[in-house]
Amino acid sequence: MAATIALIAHDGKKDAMVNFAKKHRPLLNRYRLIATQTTAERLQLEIDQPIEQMLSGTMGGDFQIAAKVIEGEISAVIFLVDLLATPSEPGLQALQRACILHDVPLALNLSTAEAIADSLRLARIAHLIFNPVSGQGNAEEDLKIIKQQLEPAMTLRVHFTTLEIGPEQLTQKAMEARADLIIASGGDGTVSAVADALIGTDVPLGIIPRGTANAFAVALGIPSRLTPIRSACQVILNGNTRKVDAARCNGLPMILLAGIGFEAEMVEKADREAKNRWGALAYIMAGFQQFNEQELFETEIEVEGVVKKFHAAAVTIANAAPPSSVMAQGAGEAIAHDGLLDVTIVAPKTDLQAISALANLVGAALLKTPTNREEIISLQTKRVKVMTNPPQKVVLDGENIGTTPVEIECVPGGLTTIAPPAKNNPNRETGNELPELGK
Ligand SMILES: Nc1ncnc2c1ncn2[C@@H]1O[C@H](COP(=O)(O)OP(=O)(O)OP(=O)(O)O)[C@@H](O)[C@H]1O
Repeated sequence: MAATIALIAHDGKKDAMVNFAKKHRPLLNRYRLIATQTTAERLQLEIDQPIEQMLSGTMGGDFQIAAKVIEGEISAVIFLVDLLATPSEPGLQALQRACILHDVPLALNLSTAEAIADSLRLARIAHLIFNPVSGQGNAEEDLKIIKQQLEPAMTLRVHFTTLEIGPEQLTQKAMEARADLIIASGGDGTVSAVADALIGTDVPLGIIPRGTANAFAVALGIPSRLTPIRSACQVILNGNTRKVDAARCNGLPMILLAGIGFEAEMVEKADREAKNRWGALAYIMAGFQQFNEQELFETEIEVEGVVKKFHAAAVTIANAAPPSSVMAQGAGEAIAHDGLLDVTIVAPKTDLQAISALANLVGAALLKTPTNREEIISLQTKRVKVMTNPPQKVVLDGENIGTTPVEIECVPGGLTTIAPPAKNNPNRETGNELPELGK
């Protein structure tokens, strides 16, 4: 159960309590709130968060809260007292006694309520896993902005990734230190490695994108353009949490997608030097180059126990994907919280068909609509196996991991992210059947 804060206000102080709660909404959001009846009713109209109602003060609600303090259920009590209207009150005395005996913070006026809010805010410990070499920006300057934005709202512990100590190990250590929040700052490689240690836990993952493509941040709607660092910090400060799916590919974490064939070759061609020079354009240039070189390969796909064979130029299995991941857009934009993987197979019969199939995928990506060509197959499934002949390179969340075969399984709701609320895409198609294809 989340830690609990109790809120009580005499009638003359109810407006002050409402203003206090509105001002500290993101902070209070992280706690379970209980309040005496009329205070709860007033607050409920103003803040969008469940508030458990006790009895009204006159009916003994403050005694109920005192009992919860004694039972160790309460982290802090804020009781805005109107001494002029209510000079002495047994309920207040009971609460004071309970809080003194059990060492629970008790605020009786606004100044001490603010002091409690400050200390609760700083009691939240966020671990920032920071890749100092991601992207093309100025890491020192980025870190300065992150600290300026986040440190007033939480205690921030910064860990730098190195070639020897990666994000997974740093995140593991942060989890052992009971982190309240983990923030990954770097490219998709860094975010994916941090997510690895968080899959299946309830510890929220904040993301400050500083890579070249920042595909996961884009897929979650975290702003990555104009003032990306400040905007991403604002998303973290707003604190909206959202469960999304994760996946495992041959035992490795997958938050975005696995690309076989075309995509893997393209990512390999967009090397560090090209990305430093051209930024995201490096992927587009590499894509055009690979387009001329891509050969069809024999592919065997197993979905729900059914195996189908065909020749493909690309197979992409996506958990989440931004519109720029064109090879993953067979059914329109992948949904990160549907409990399913989106499989897109490009199986052209001729080079000409391959060109128009790719153009169609680009269109689908831009318009967020499904494709409508028979050589592009899309389906949704929880689990998929892909074998190819000859073995094809596999790129997983932007990193080359070797060659086929791959076995991928979705972990529904496996990751708690801090991200803006999800938007639904009405133009999506769904289906889980592998159609017949020419061999
Ligand atoms: N201190 C460091 N020095 C050198 N390399 C590092 C360091 N820390 C992490 N790395 C390397 O950074 C890579 C991950 O980079 P990440 O994906 O975060 O950024 P990026 O490559 O700039 O992003 P993108 O993939 O979008 O281009 C890993 O290969 C990792 O080994």
